[in-house]
Amino acid sequence: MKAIYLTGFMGAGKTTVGRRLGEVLQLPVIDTDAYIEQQVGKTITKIFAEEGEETFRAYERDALKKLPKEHVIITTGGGIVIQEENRQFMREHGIVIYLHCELNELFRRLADDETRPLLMGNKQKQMKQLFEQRLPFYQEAHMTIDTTNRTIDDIVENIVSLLKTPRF
Ligand SMILES: Nc1ncnc2c1ncn2[C@@H]1O[C@H](COP(=O)(O)OP(=O)(O)O)[C@@H](O)[C@H]1O
Ligand SMILES: O=C(O)C1=C[C@@H](OP(=O)(O)O)[C@@H](O)[C@H](O)C1
Ligand SMILES: [Mg+2]
Repeated sequence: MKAIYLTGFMGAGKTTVGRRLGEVLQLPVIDTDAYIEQQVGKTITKIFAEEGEETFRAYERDALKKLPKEHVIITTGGGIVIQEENRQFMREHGIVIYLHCELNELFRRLADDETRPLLMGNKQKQMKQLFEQRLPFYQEAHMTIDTTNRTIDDIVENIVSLLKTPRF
């Protein structure tokens, strides 16, 4: 089975849904952010602060290439889709699932979060801008799941049933 890549904006639930999906499908789950943190030996926040976003994006691109491409769920960071190379790579090597979520719910989910360096400052304005810029990239996925107002279990069940359809 090809890799399953979960994409979507910060707060869409990629990390959380991926973990649960891994339990249900009995597949290993690798989170690109966690992998980078472990390889570099620093938190994402520290990497952004000390090495900058460009270096982080290079780590992210390299991680994507190095990680397994079969029998695995890869939960990505929200910005992985910025690089066309990454979008192409994921589409070629796996099934790309975009976890969509309405902005107002993303605001609520991330209201108290301090771990996402790109959202420091005017959080809602930053989120709206980034969200609109990235939406067309997320929409290049093989399939989209709307997570707005839905529980993790409901989303996971939806993904499992979509994966059973003949197309995949
Ligand atoms: N479907 C959901 N309903 C409510 N809260 C959610 C849902 N999915 C994720 N969350 C919450 O939103 C926050 C961000 O989730 P996370 O899995 O880290 O998202 P991502 O990896 O896409 O940035 C966490 O606090 C998580 O518990
Ligand atoms: O959207 C982004 O550019 C980012 C999303 C984060 O991951 P999550 O989407 O899991 O929050 C993390 O990779 C980093 O803070 C940058
Ligand atoms: Mg995450």
